Amino acid sequence: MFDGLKEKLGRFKSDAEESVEEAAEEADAEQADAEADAESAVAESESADVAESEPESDAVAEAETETADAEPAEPSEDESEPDEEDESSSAGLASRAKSFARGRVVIDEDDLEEPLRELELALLSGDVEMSVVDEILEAIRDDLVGEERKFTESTGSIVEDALEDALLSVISVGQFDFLERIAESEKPVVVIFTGVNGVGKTTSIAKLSEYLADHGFSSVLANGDTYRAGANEQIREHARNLDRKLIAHEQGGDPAAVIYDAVEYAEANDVDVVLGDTAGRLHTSDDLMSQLEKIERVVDPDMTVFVDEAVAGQDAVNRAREFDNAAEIDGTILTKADADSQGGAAISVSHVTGKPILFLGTGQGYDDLERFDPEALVADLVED
Ligand SMILES: Nc1nc2c(ncn2[C@@H]2O[C@H](COP(=O)(O)OP(=O)(O)OP(=O)(O)O)[C@@H](O)[C@H]2O)c(=O)[nH]1
Repeated sequence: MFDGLKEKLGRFKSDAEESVEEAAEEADAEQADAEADAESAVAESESADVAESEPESDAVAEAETETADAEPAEPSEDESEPDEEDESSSAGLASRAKSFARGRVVIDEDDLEEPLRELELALLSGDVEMSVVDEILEAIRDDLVGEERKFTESTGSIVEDALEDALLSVISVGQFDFLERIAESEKPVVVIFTGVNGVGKTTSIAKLSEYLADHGFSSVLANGDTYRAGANEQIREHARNLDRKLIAHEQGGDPAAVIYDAVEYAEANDVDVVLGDTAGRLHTSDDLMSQLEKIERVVDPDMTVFVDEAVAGQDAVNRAREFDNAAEIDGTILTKADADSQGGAAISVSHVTGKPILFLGTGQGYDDLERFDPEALVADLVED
């Protein structure tokens, strides 16, 4: 899942780390030069004074010994890791060790310019929404660039932490716990699913019914897709497989009436959740959008969940925005994440809609539904 994105983020991490280490090395070299200059100035003034004042020359010698002691013993850091095979990586460690010893790394915007430009192109080519890319880059810049930063970690983890924080800030939007919401709401809880044709709405409803059952909640399925021939049969098969009650009307019936009947059934039979399918539609199809409005009026659902496929990338992001504008959504399920390498929709949808991604569909089986966990996803994407 999202392997292409992980690879791109990994490339940014190593490029940025390299740039930061180069900057640290330069700063060290400058400081070493400055110290050498200062020492030779002391030595010159000392040789001028030496004939006159013996004790003072001792003091200078002592001071010099102290300076030498204060210098970090570079090789000892490497000696403690004799296994280090790769010369370039041991050079990296040595420079990091120097930066540690001094307790600071100074990162200029220039140091990050190239890695950030590469990251921008990589994210855009992976279908991450442009405004989301801008926000990620801005957050990394704000985090890393400074006149002088004191660090107690390696440059690698500095970059990794900045990247994690930046991704989390765009992915983790309005997150709420779906099961908690179900548990706390008055029963039956009515959840309506919407989105375009063929993205996996009906399959996701079946998966969610199974997920709810796994967590102790009963559910009834309602087929509000009275538009498409074959829709009843498709959802009926899921209901049969899962041994769930299905409420359905004839093709061409009123979807609001179907969902209403399902709510009545749930009330009469102490069912916790009504999962209402609707016809696949574009936000621009006026008659179908007015059906959604009628469902809103008639049954006043507790949640409207937008479903789209992760593999659709930027198209899914655009549709999420448009659906949210047309009929306010409470969250998103992104299906087919198992087939998506780029992760553009997963990174962008929450930020663009201001509503959380609730679940990822990760396969065709009923158990292939994962609660969307921003921290875990970001850690998986960023950490080695
Ligand atoms: N690999 C994979 N396939 C999925 C996933 N979710 C759904 N599918 C498949 O996507 C196809 C379409 O799913 P449906 O549930 O029929 O889609 P829909 O949005 O209800 O379609 P309409 O009823 O036509 O609007 C099916 O073959 C599903 O098995 C997923 O998370 N991963």
